Amino acid sequence: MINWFNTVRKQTESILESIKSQEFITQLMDGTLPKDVFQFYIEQDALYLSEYKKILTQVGVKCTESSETQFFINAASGIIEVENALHQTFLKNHTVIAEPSPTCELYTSYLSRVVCNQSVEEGLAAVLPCFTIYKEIGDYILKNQTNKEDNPYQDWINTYGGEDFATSVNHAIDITNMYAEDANDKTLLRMNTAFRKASQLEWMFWDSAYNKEQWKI
Ligand SMILES: Cc1ncc(CN)c(N)n1
Repeated sequence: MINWFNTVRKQTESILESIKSQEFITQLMDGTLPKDVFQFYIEQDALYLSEYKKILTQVGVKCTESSETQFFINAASGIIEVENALHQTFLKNHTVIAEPSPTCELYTSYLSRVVCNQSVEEGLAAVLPCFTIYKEIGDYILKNQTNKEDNPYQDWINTYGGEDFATSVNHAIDITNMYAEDANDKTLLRMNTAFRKASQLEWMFWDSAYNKEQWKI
């Protein structure tokens, strides 16, 4: 029995390590991330999540088992509800009117293209880093931070380091592993590419927030 996720996780270890050392993450962890940078991130993330919610539903519809479909529909409404509530605490009822940054647009468009035009296996692999990378980063920060009492971003950290998020992440991994189990070599390669690309886009998302990325023209 193969464990596709363990293999692809090892292959993309360097991306995860690079994310851990991004300035956005190190400053989020020590609480020194400038407020305007975090605000930019939260606004872009709200735009990202409003698309991701639709993408998760679509991937769920493509799954064969109704329990799998239900999981992704629940994830779209449940997890995103939690994240939306988190956003509201940081946005303080300020409505998001920003337009998606180039990276936000690229990430959501990429996921949407893969989920709509490619196999269910590739779609599952593409949406997975959104679960797994946030879980790993949440756990990493919780384990290494020394300022839990006075970090202004603690609510964010606790959301992704928490048990509820872990349960959902593990379920998404299990479903994707099950599809990988029956996939042929060509599909497995395509799944690896989708997982890698979405992981790179996670890195780019934090980088673009740190630099408050704008459209060049
Ligand atoms: C860009 C991004 N990726 C992942 C997550 C965690 N669901 C998020 N909130 N934003």
